[in-house]
Amino acid sequence: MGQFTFTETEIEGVFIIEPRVFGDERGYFMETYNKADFKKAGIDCEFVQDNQSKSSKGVLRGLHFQIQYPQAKLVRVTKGEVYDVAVDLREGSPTYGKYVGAVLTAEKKNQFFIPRGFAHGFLVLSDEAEFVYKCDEFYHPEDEGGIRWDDLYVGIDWPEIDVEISLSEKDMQYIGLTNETFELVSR
Ligand SMILES: Cc1cn([C@H]2C[C@H](O)[C@@H](COP(=O)(O)OP(=O)(O)O[C@H]3O[C@H](C)C(=O)[C@H](O)[C@H]3O)O2)c(=O)[nH]c1=O
Repeated sequence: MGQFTFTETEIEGVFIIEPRVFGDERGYFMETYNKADFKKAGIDCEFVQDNQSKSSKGVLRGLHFQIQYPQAKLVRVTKGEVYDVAVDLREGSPTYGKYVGAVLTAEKKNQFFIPRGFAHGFLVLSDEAEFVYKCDEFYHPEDEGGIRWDDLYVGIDWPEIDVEISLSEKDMQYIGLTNETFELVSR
């Protein structure tokens, strides 16, 4: 019996993943990644870097991508709840510019797999959220690009929250998804 349930979203290659949780009187155990199970599901990555970030309610990190060194990401929440978004920027993709969003919670222990060629970001819905993720390419700060969280072309339907959305200086300056972005990404 596999340790995970994989559900491919409406965008090819993007998966929601639910782990098998073994609960007992001590608490619970679950595998959070298993190369063999993921490979069987069509997710065959060599992850090279793990990241973790903590953010308070209303923080929106994104929408980021790397250009020459695109990263596939396996993301989950270990505390709280976020709305996670992947925007398809793959050259020639029939869903170019389309997005898929998922609510990830520590409670549900669900994960989101985002292939290379996507912009990625999330909005924190709980008072605090700890976000952990695996990347299959290293961080290259000089190679970073981004699109505005509220880009009209992508038109992400972010959940309503009762606090102001807060962005980093860097994220505030991103432009919308334009031909320029496309050229940038598809180089
Ligand atoms: C991403 C990254 C950052 N850093 C350093 C660079 C900065 O001094 C500091 C904060 O970086 P940044 O503001 O880019 O962090 P986030 O806004 O969480 O960026 C991430 O946000 C979205 C959700 C992503 O999917 C990407 O992994 C990444 O772009 O950490 C590193 O040293 N290594 C790294 O891999």
